[in-house]
Amino acid sequence: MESRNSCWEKPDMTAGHDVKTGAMVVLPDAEAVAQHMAKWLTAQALAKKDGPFVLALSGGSTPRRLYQILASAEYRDRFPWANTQFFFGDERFVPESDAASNYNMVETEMLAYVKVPPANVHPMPTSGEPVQAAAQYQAELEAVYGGKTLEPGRPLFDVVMLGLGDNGHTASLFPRQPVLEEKKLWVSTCVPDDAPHTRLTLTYPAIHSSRHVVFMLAGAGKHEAFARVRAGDPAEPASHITTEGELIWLMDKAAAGQ
Ligand SMILES: O=C(O)[C@H](O)[C@@H](O)[C@H](O)[C@H](O)COP(=O)(O)O
Repeated sequence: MESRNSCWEKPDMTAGHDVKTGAMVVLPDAEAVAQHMAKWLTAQALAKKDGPFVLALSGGSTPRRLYQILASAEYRDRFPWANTQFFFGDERFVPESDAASNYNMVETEMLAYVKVPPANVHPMPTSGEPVQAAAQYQAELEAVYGGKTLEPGRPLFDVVMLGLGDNGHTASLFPRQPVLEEKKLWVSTCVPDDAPHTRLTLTYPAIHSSRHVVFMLAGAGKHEAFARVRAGDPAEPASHITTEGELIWLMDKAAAGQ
């Protein structure tokens, strides 16, 4: 499978804006994927000079190693923690102390070890009514964005990190759920019929408002879902992810089927 590396080394927003045309960066294994992402993300964050670097973190198991690397001695003092606003792409509606909480994972693997101002960390709220929690999170995003309407050419996020589930879900955009039709809200609820927990998730329009969307995949178990999404199978929620910037598939050889 072809891999185009030039736009990865020098992101210039000229790669594809969707899952079919986005750049593919294929590395030997999961460790190389995590190391590459740490390096690239740090470079992107350091390059952001005209405002905060706004990042949407992904959950699941794949990015765990990335978070460990960013908290390691190599990056701890180099990453611009104070100029980065950390949002989450999705969350399970469970207490922050729950092992299923994405915030819990990011906190215990990374945030607990670095000098990040608490005000820069935006866990999705997970108490009360999910619909209200989603609205509250949207208001937090609006405050950082400086507006309530997403403007083309002025992206909400610098980087949105995404993973991919076996059933083609990404963030918490699960198959068959009404959130897939959401055109207006930036944050919504999702109650999957094939996975546990009510979720909060960024919607397609919020993810679209980004400079970069990066899917990180590792392991042969990802290959089938990846192949369906890369082919644009409309039944896969991830197939409908777009960005006004650059979409990148960062994956190991096994996930790429090589
Ligand atoms: O919180 C989550 O679980 C993410 O929202 C989900 O979209 C995840 O990225 C994929 O399910 C892949 O998960 P793995 O990395 O664990 O395979």
